[in-house]
Amino acid sequence: MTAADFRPVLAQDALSGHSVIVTGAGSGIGRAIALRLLALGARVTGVGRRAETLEETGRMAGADAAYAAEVCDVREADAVEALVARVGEAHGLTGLVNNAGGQFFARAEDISPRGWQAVVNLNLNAVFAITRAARPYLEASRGAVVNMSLSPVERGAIGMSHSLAARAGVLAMTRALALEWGGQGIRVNCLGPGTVLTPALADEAHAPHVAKLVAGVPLGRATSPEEVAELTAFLISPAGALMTGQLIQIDGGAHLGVPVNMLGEDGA
Ligand SMILES: CCC/C=C/C(=O)SCCNC(=O)CCNC(=O)[C@H](O)C(C)(C)COP(=O)([O-])OP(=O)([O-])OC[C@H]1O[C@@H](n2cnc3c(N)ncnc32)[C@H](O)[C@@H]1OP(=O)([O-])[O-]
Ligand SMILES: NC(=O)C1=CN([C@@H]2O[C@H](COP(=O)(O)OP(=O)(O)OC[C@H]3O[C@@H](n4cnc5c(N)ncnc54)[C@H](OP(=O)(O)O)[C@@H]3O)[C@@H](O)[C@H]2O)C=CC1
Repeated sequence: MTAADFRPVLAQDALSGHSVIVTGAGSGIGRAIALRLLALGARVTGVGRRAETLEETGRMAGADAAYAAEVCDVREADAVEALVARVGEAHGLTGLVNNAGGQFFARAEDISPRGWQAVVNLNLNAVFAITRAARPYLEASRGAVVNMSLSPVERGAIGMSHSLAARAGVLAMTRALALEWGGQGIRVNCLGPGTVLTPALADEAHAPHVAKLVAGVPLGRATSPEEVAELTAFLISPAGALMTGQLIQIDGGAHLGVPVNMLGEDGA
């Protein structure tokens, strides 16, 4: 199956009555998630720092979509808490998708203390602050959190020590919150996309490196934003009602790493 063969599977109204916050909804994976949740009938609040790209997501969804763009830096804990309260009081909250994130690629010895802090603040501290702010609203709706992680989060990768440390923290937090909040009916999961060919990845990584990563994927191709979006919608929908505390890899087997091959060339 190629990415072009992908077909959405959830019923058209699977998320009617839902209210979901999606961070980083103005580009790449976050935009695909926002558009899919809207198409399934959810109300979506898209969060990011740039108004233009967030508003473009709304235009792409069409005039009938229940979409609001909210400009906010997720690293500003007070602003994020106020935003969550505003949305929660007005519409309730059945889902939170912590997708905003990213890093620069550098060896550990080239990461300054400020560089480390910047990446950990975005990919871990901000996720904790917004998730904690959402808890009362998610408890009221028995809602779900989806945290965007990275396929190599459990096995390491070169040039990503800061980001992987932060995402490993999010994974641990995901499991802890799944336990702490399970009794309140709140589910918390992580997704591990493999290489997703978004413009942001092209900006940050060298094209030959990306091509090599994709060539090494056991299923032979990159992950599409639409595939990540469908899985996110599944986890928020009642179909995911018994799934919590998990890291779900959506990477064509990339997290398995370079195979140990005891049979030589013919063994693969
Ligand atoms: C398998 C798939 C893999 C994953 C794919 C993806 O995630 S796709 C991609 C998804 N999208 C993205 O990844 C988005 C792209 N990334 C970003 O937008 C930003 O890197 C950021 C948001 C992570 C930090 O933003 P910010 O505004 O908070 O940061 P700032 O500019 O104020 O700098 C703070 C410190 O960092 C330092 N520093 C910066 N670059 C480098 C470098 N190359 N080298 C070393 N250091 C670097 C900088 O020098 C400064 O330290 P100093 O000098 O004061 O000691
Ligand atoms: N592309 C890939 O191969 C993979 C990506 N991922 C992860 O998926 C997520 C999305 O990646 P992708 O779509 O490729 O990248 P993008 O850079 O396109 O998406 C990141 C989004 O987060 C928003 N964002 C960044 N910083 C902040 C902030 N401080 N406050 C609010 N919003 C912020 C950005 O909007 P704005 O700039 O307007 O704030 C942007 O819309 C990231 O967490 C990424 O690490 C995981 C696996 C693979």
